[in-house]
Amino acid sequence: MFDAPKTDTKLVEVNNLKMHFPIYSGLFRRHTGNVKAVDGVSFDIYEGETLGLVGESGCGKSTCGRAILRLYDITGGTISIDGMEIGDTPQKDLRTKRPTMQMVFQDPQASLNPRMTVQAIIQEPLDEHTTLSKDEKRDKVHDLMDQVGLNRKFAGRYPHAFSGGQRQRIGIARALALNPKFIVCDEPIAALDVSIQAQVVNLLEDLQKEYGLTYLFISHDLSMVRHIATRVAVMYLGKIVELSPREALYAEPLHPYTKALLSAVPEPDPEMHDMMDRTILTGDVPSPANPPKGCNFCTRCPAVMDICHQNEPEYREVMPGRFVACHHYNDVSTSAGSTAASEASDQQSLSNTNNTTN
Ligand SMILES: Nc1ncnc2c1ncn2[C@@H]1O[C@H](COP(=O)(O)OP(=O)(O)OP(=O)(O)O)[C@@H](O)[C@H]1O
Repeated sequence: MFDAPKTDTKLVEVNNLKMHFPIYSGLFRRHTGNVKAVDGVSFDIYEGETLGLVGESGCGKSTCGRAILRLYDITGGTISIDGMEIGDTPQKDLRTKRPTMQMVFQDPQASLNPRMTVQAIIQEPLDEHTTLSKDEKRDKVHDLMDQVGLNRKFAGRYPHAFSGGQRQRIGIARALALNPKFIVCDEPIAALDVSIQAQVVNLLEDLQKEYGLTYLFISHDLSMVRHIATRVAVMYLGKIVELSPREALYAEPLHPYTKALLSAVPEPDPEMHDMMDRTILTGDVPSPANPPKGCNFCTRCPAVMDICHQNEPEYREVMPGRFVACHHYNDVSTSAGSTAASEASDQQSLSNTNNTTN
């Protein structure tokens, strides 16, 4: 019933990744705390798959994507990409490893240098990392423009002469220039008109099929993630609370936060809308500089128990391929996973009834 990753080869392995930003305050700029943007995240991404990373604004998705590509010096944890351990590699030594891993940014307007032509923008990584001749680079840029559906005649133009969707295609062409294996797509369609979003997603899918690319697709658009992702990881306040194959997650979410996120997705059919069991979360997201004791979600969870205020739940595989960090699943052995999961689900539904509005 549930779709599995296409291969069992892990291209990306992330273990206990932490990215804390220091807070300095007072006259002497003393170190007074840390914003725990990413706080102990672990997951694998299989070759050729798209792992969707979803969650509310500020939960740490972008920081996680950037940290994996070592755009930051991480606070802790390990990162392996295509067999290379890069978690503790000094920045100066990362240069040779960069071609394998690339990023497509949210805002193509901001991520493209307005003073560079499209030719120069797409060629920049080739200048940095290859010894191709000028003519070879020009030809390669033209090929890349063809691949992303841009007319090569416009290689001499500047970014402002292009529409938002075309600018994102320029960003994608630049990301492809060094034949990467892994691309972090950080909200690549969020800044685009709805009419253009599907085109860019289709392009990413076509390129994935053609080149066997592996994506981490960061988005807050759960409908789009459902379309593109093989598996989906749900983040809340710097931690992954659930990671499941796509169909399983949308059909039978395990974590109370996943249920709440999914029930907030607009349902176009009014009859279905009336039938849906909606969980409306109350309260604000706590600050990542001062997360609650116990489970990070305990202050807003409709199924909260006493233990949730005391101990942090372990993130563990409760059914084959399904990971969750929730005390409702804590004593579940893998074989008994389904029963306990449905018991927890019943308990959740019960609790939802008390918290539901239509
Ligand atoms: N350079 C930084 N210095 C300090 N705090 C930061 C920095 N970058 C991010 N943060 C904080 O880390 C937390 C996570 O931010 P992040 O941008 O990763 O979240 P996000 O889930 O990607 O949100 P959005 O969807 O709005 O982009 C936020 O509280 C943010 O303010």
